[in-house]
Amino acid sequence: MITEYKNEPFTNFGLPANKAAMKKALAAVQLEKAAHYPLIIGGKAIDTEARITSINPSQTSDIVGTVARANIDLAEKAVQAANKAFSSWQYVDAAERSLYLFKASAILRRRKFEFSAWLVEEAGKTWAEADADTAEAIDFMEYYARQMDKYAKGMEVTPYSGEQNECAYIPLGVGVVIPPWNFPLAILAGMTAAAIVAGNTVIMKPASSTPIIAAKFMQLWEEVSLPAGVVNYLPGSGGTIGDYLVSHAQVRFINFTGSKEVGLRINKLAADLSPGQKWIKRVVAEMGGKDSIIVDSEADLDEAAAGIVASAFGFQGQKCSACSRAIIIKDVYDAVLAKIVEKTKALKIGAASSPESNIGPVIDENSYKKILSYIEIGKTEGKLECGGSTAGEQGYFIEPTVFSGISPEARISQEEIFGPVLAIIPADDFDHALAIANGTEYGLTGAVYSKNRVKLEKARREFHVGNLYFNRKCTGALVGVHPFGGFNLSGTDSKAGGADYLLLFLQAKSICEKL
Ligand SMILES: NC(=O)c1ccc[n+]([C@@H]2O[C@H](COP(=O)([O-])OP(=O)(O)OC[C@H]3O[C@@H](n4cnc5c(N)ncnc54)[C@H](O)[C@@H]3O)[C@@H](O)[C@H]2O)c1
Ligand SMILES: N[C@@H](CCC=O)C(=O)O
Repeated sequence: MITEYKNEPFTNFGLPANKAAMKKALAAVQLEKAAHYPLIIGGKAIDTEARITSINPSQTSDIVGTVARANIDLAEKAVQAANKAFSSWQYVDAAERSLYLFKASAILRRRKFEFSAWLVEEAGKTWAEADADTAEAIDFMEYYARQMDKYAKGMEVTPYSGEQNECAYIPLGVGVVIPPWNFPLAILAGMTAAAIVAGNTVIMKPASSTPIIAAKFMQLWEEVSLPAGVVNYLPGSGGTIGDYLVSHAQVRFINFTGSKEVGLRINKLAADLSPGQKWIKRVVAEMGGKDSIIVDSEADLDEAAAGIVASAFGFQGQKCSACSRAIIIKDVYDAVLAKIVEKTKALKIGAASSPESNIGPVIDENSYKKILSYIEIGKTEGKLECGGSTAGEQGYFIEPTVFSGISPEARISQEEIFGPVLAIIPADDFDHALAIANGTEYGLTGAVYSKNRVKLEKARREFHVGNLYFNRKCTGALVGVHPFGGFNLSGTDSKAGGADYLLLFLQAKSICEKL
């Protein structure tokens, strides 16, 4: 019997047993470090001379592992394998397809600490952030497996005398799943599971900074004996195999999550017909954010400051949902700023593997350099309140950084930095704060701290973001509870973890039989 969907609980690492289990998992990961993982195409392991090396951002001399690097010929092979698998997978009963997700999530739940340990080592997630990533991956699989049941019943149609009518949901075909590195398990799992449970087959191209956790995820599908070719594991350069796959005539859809620049490129490439292509490709593109938290004059200032700091610096600010702009009404500006700075200074920076660390490293050298260059820009655009420097030589550590007195039009107020940098922007009143919050090209998350119902209702109508929160932080959407996706240049508002999400990977076929 399928039980009611419930979110996977987060692990309490305050409990000695959980702490010990996580330490044991981290130790086990050390023994498997530097292993090599081949591509998996049509159920077969294929190795290449070219490799991608994944390094631990907390300790850059530490190699987490290597993976094969696909070229265009192998990308072609993957499309053919996915195509072949589609010819039978599309007709597998929906309940049976869901069962593969349930089985995979059950294994993931049993090996939760192990997967979280890989996230700590490869992505630089602190224990709590890694645990949340693994829990979300379990949630996505559990949730979509249940949602498929609804679509398997088809669309409701109006009875019509003399005819038997139905409207069935059928899959699209071969898809390419292109996830980001920042939720390398949860987002990868959600994007892949949704597509395949709907009857499609996919080529899963992981982000180059986090291919090992994706290889581990691929092993789950192999363990549950998912038919060969339904999911193909194809690490490789975005620019080379990414463009090839996106443009391929036999690819029916692209499920992308990542930056605005790459998302827009994919959208454009996918819009062009390739020779022999006979459909309009469907593109799901979830992209960046420049997310604001508004603090009203009538708010609990301690809670507001705590919510801002958690949203700005959780996973080092490397979330599309991260608060990178705190917009504070002038009456409470000084008080809230002081609390934010105090809480930020209390955060402990250190290796992600240490349970004491609140702030781990940023993902890689490119991000490290980019964030540091934005910190230099910030110094010319406002007052540096705290942070602003690197921290330690062994990994990509950057202090959580707060700039005050930032203009809404400043670069650090408009451009996605994707790191631990917070811009504090003063506002004259609530209307002004709302105008500032809506004044970017993005529209992903936002939050308002206020005890004034009238202002909250105004924000409910006018704050134009896909995920709006009142009196809580703007990160941490839960699958099924807070369907996730953004407006404007934050993306196609696909609402991952929502009841409509699977429709993106289905098409409806009306069938009428005259009686
Ligand atoms: N809206 C959301 O739900 C959401 C969630 C997580 C992250 N993000 C965004 O993702 C970004 C960070 O992730 P990132 O650095 O991995 O983003 P990115 O755009 O650099 O890369 C995302 C993926 O695209 C691939 N890629 C790169 N070039 C490609 C090409 N030409 N063709 C096909 N694929 C290509 C990469 O290899 C990677 O797998 C941030 O902007 C963040 O806001 C958005
Ligand atoms: N869904 C996550 C963000 C995903 C993007 O990075 C959140 O709600 O914080």
